[in-house]
Amino acid sequence: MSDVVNPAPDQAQRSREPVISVRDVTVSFGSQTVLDKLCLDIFPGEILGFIGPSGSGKSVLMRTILGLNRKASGEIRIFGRNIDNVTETEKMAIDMRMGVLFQHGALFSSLNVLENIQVPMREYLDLSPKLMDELARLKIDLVGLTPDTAEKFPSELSGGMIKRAALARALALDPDVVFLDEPTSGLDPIGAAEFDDLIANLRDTMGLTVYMVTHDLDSLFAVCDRIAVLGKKRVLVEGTIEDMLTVDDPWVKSYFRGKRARQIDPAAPTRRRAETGPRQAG
Ligand SMILES: Nc1ncnc2c1ncn2[C@@H]1O[C@H](COP(=O)(O)OP(=O)(O)OP(=O)(O)O)[C@@H](O)[C@H]1O
Repeated sequence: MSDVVNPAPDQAQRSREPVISVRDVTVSFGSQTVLDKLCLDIFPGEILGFIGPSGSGKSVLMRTILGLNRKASGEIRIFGRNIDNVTETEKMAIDMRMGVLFQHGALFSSLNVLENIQVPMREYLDLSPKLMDELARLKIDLVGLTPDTAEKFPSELSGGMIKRAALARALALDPDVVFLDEPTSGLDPIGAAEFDDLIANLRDTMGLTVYMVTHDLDSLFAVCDRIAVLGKKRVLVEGTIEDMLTVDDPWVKSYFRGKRARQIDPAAPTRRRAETGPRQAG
């Protein structure tokens, strides 16, 4: 990829500190360097879509930000704090403000939905069982599941319900940021569109910041404010959907303007923003 597009952040972004700032981060597994001096900012209240070829390191970056992969060098600041210089207690406080929906939902099969949602509560909080039940039922309602889902086990749920239950668990501690790893994969187009709407609604009502790894073009067009493209071990292109449509890089071009993208109306994001108004949060 030769074309690098890093448009200046808009006025609203410039006036706000990034929630997460990744600087010159390098991650290797043995002799394989997956990320090489990668830089990325995530701003409060935005839905950032993170894309790139399969195996390019999208999940690795997410896991590295979450502290699940070790980085060889570089700096990651979360909520203004350098994560290499925080105490265990501070790290825990940071972790509590970040929810994660892993690829395929990753619910515990031996726990019902209510118990799954309570896992982070048990790990981080000291609440009575009654209060945890009440909070978990609120999350079930928040993600659009019916109350009877609480007692169901993952094997009894549809793919869409599993995603929603996993989202409810990611929201268990009322985080400021949620990380979604391919949240609409495996869903039919209607289910995927409904899930996108849910994410946009939660961002609008709760002021969530959303980091979404996705291959879903529809999601990118429907809900993402900004897109970052991973390639050659770095973020090579970032900007709005409109910016992506003008990028002269072969992979980005074929992704956004190839055969599968032809049906997409380039005016849709502009129309959506006009309909919903500017999104300010955080
Ligand atoms: N724990 C690990 N140990 C060794 N190699 C790893 C590990 N985790 C990831 N990798 C390697 O890092 C590279 C990037 O993987 P990653 O899962 O981040 O790709 P991705 O962009 O998310 O791909 P996809 O879109 O297919 O999910 C791959 O070559 C993968 O094999």
